[in-house]
Parts: sequence; C-alpha cells; structure tokens
Amino acid sequence: MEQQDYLELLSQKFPTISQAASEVINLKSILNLPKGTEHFLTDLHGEYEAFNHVMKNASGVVKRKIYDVLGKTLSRNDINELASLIYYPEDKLHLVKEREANLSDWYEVTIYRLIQVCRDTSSKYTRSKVRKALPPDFAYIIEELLHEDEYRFNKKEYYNKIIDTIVGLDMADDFIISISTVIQRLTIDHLHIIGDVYDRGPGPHFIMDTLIKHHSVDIQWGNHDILWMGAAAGNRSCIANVVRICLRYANMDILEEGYGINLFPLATFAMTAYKDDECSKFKPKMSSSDIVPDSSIDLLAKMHKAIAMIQFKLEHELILNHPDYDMNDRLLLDKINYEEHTINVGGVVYKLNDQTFPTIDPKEPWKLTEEEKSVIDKLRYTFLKSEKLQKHIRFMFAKGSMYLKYNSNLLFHASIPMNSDGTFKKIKLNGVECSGKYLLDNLEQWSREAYFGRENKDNSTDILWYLWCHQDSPLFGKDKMATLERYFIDDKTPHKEHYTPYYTLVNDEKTARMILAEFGLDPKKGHIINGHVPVKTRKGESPIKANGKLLVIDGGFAKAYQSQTGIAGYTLIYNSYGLMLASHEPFESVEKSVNEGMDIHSTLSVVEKVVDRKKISDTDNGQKLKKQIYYLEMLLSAFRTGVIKEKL
Ligand SMILES: O=P(O)(O)OC[C@H]1O[C@](O)(COP(=O)(O)O)[C@@H](O)[C@@H]1O
Ligand SMILES: [Mn+2]
Repeated sequence: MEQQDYLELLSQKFPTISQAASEVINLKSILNLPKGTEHFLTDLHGEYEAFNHVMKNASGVVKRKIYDVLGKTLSRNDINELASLIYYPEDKLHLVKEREANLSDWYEVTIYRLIQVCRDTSSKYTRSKVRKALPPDFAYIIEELLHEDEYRFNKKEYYNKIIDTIVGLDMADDFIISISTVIQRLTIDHLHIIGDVYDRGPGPHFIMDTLIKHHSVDIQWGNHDILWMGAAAGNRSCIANVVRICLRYANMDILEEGYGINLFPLATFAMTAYKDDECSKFKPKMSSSDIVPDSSIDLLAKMHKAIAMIQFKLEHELILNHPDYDMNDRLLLDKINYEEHTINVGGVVYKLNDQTFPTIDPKEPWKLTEEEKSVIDKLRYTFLKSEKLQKHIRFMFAKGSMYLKYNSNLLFHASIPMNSDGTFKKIKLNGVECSGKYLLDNLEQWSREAYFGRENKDNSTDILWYLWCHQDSPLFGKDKMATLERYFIDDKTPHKEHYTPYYTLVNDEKTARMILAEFGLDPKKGHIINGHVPVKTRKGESPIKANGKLLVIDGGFAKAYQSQTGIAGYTLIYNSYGLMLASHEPFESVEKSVNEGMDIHSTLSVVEKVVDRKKISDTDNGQKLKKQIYYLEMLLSAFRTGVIKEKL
C-alpha cells in the first residue's frame, strides 16, 4: 500500500491532530512501563486441577507479591490464608463464614489487604489496561480504591467509607471474588503453553476451556496435541491412538462426556470379539483415587485391546501407503509368527506374551475385519461431528504453532531434527527437501492444510500422524514409538525408545546458539525453551542446560510420571527482572488448599537476572508500538503540512 493511502486509512482512526498526538503520548508512556510477566507451562497432560492451581497461584508469584506488600505486617499463616482466598475465593469465603465470629471485621481487614495487593499487581500497567481487566460491576469502585491513597490527608475517611459501604450493603463476597480475579488476571500478562495439553490425565477438555477464556495465550504444539488435531481432522490412525490412550488411563469421560464421542459400537464389538480373552495386558492404569468396578475394568480392557489392534492395522496400512515416510522398520504385524507366538523385531526374535488375535488373518494381518472397519468409521464420524472437539482444535490452530519466537526466546515442544555431526538434518517430504527453520515452517503449513482442507485430498491428514510418532518429527524426537512392543513383549529390550541426536547436541552451548541463530534470534539474548522430556530431578538432573541457553521445563504435571521426576516439575516466569524457574511439589487438592491454606510448594529460583529492569520498549510488543508511533508521527506531520486534512 502506498504510504499516503496508509496514512489516509490511519486518519480514519485518529481523525484530528489532538487525537493522533494523544495516542503518541499514550504509546510513548507505555514503552517506559516495566515488561509484563510471562508464564510458561508445559506437558499439562490433562491434569486440570494442578494446572488450575498454578494458573491461580501464578507459580508462586501471587504469594511473592503478598510477601512484598504485606510481609512485614502479616504472619506466615495470615499470608497463606490470604493467598488461598485469592486462589479460591468462593470456597474460602464459605469456610470463613463458618468459623469467623466477627465477620464484619474480617471483611474490612481482608478487603483492605486485597486492595494493597491489587494495587501492587496493577502498578505495572496503564490505567486503561487495568480498567479493561476490571469486572464491570465493580470497575468504578476498584479503580477508586486502587488510585486513592488511604494515607493521604482528607482521603483516609473517603477510602474507609467505601470499604464500610461495601460491607454494609452486603456486597463484600462479590467484591472479594471480583478483586481476587483481578489480582490473578493482572499477575500474569501472557501465558505460553509449550505443548502436550492432552493425554494421560482426566481433564484436557477443561484445560482447553480455560485456555480459550484466557486473556493472552499461545501454544506450541506437542506430539499429543497434534495427535488430537489429527483425530479431529478425521485421520483414522490418530483416532485409534487417541481412543487407545483414553482407555489405557480409564479416561472414557473425556471422550463420552467431554466430547460426546459414542464408544458404544467399540464396546459391543469388543465384548463379542474378545469375549473369551482376559486382555490382561490391557487393564487400565489408574490412580489410587479412581473408583472403577471390576466388571467395568474387564470391559475397558477388552475395548482397549480391540482399539489397539485396530490402531496397529491402520498404522501398518498407512506406512505401506507412504513409502516417502520410510518407516518399513515399523511394520510389525507381518513379523509375528501367529503359530509359534513370536515376533521378529529388528532381526531379534522375542516371545509374545499374548496368543489371542481373533481379528487377525495371518496372510494379511493389517486388514481390518468388516466389524473393525465399521467401528473405526463410526468413531470417525463422531470425531468429525463433535462440535466441542472441533472448537478446541480450531483454537489449537488459531493460537498454536510448531514453534514461537517471543521476546528473543525460542519456544518449541520437543526438538529439531539434527545429524550426529551437529548439522541440521535434511528431510524430504511432499517432494521438498528442507531442514531447520524451513522444515518447521513447512510442517506447520502442511498441518494447517491437512485440517482445514481435509475434504479435498485422500491421506492428506497422514502428516498429522507423522508428526505424532515419526523419528524425524520435531514434535517427537525419538527413533521409534514402541507401542506394540510394550504391549506384547515382556522383555524390555525392544521397548527402549532412543532420543534423537538433538538431545545430546543441544546440551552444548554452541549448538543451542546455532539453533537460535537459525531461527533469526540473537544467540546472546535468547534462550531455547522446551518441554517433552521429564526432568529427572530425583537423579540430580537440572532443567537448566547448555550453560543457561536451554531450559527444559517438562512440568511433570502427569501423575503417572511423578515417580520418575520426583517432583511435579517446573514452570518458568519471565518478568522485568529476569527469568525465574519455579519447581513444584505435587499438588494435593483444592480442598487442602482451601481448608489448610496449603499451596503447591513452589520454589522460585533466579535463572538469569537482567542488569537494567526490562521495559516494554525492550520487548517484541515494544517494537510494534514503536512502529505505530512512527506512523502516527508521520500522520501528525501530514496533518500539519496539509497533505492530509483533519476530519472534523
Ligand atoms: O507411558 P505411556 O502413557 O504409555 O506413553 C508412552 C509413550 O509416550 C511417549 O513417551 C510420548 O509421550 P510424551 O510426549 O509425553 O513423552 C512415547 O514415546 C511412548 O511410547
Ligand atoms: Mn511430548
């Protein structure tokens, strides 16, 4: 667009000299405010309660703020009580009402403290941004209280009067709930989810609902997310995997209640086809709190095996259809000797732990039976028709990407394909050979085409399955996904999945810097931030690698993995003072947090401190604002020279 045309357009939004000038003043003052706080979470794996809690406590930042503001005057117990009120105001109010003798006093003291904390959290923002974050019902009152200093002469009485009136009018509960939400909202300016929202835990759909409502979020796709994206795109292999993993962790509710997926056809098929099979290797993994009757466990195991077999057959056929994927080493159904009950994996023969394959024709073991075909077709139909699922996945596409460059940092879930000599691995796909950044850009583009253009082409969604489990997928980063081996071979040798060369190479600072440069970032300033690999703190492993250039913060939210990691993992905070790592103890429950003021115990440690406090002008958003200022100043001079007329 011609510059003159652009300025004309801009003048419609800022029609007069004074409007354009006041916007310049506004933007320039924003540039000088401290940079907003970024919060990084990864590998949530459906653990909605723990996710919800770190969202509410902002990985320990809310409590830190309470310390900063009220630490000198409050006991540790009072601080915990105030913190749990801010996290769970409704529940906490309920409890307080049962035990407080003088409720009015409690309300007044508490409201007073909440305002102090809220004032501190809002001090980083312009009034206009704070105003936008306020709930409409209390916007005016909260604004007054935030900007009135109770110590100022003449104002003390006015200030106290407002609080008295809130309590007197029986509005205290609503007010406390509102201001607590505002504190939570203002503590974190922007949220990054570095992949794997889905699988293993019971509430990925609740997490997605929360993310959709969040004021500012981005997502870097994880291998488990792309699997669900493939399923929502109608890819049969992805659908079978998704259903299998739900059954493996007894999470039928996600499918049935969360997404309205009908599992009935699979259940009736499994009950007949695996009638005489105990399916003992397919009993669901459950946590101690899951209550599932034995009869259901039995049915779940049958369904689990039935869908696993459907998955193996579909994947076999997909690999046969895709010589370009070069995955023949993953063709295993034809390596089973169905009479001798053995399997040949990579030239080694292993004993099978299962002899019952009622749906397999040894001559064409990858062919689905008519019943299996009907089951997967019906599942596919409901996946495509599920409005809720499609809404969640569209959000994944809208806010998500293969990687993200944000304020000099490079965020991606797992890895970059590399050769062991430290160069980027060239991958040939769709007739294009590419590596490094270009590879990730192409994969992202093809993923979007696969979902949004799925009506047009056959097999076009297979790329989403490729991204789930191929050894060259940046989202996976292992040499194979040994699912069949893990179910059917007791010997653990062939279960081993090896990480790709990225994982050794990137520990070297030089490689980490090279990757940052490949993505157009300044290696001096930037960091790589990954999830995907649980950090084994128990074994002394650190999440800070490559001399501080790489941070691996697999959140360890997944309960199934906490015995390996030893903690509930890490999250990261990046505020105007620098980068801070929060390590969390496992989350107990909302009740404990409310009743006993018990938090996830989070330890904040500084990873990197900046010399000068970072301002918005130092951020990516600051660059955008500077550009806007540049054009507004051009507009001003165009007004003043008469090139463009004011619109009065
Ligand atoms: O322990 P589970 O749930 O059976 O999953 C094991 C599978 O999950 C994977 O680790 C992938 O999941 P992550 O992305 O969470 O690591 C595979 O490599 C492995 O085959
Ligand atoms: Mn992962």
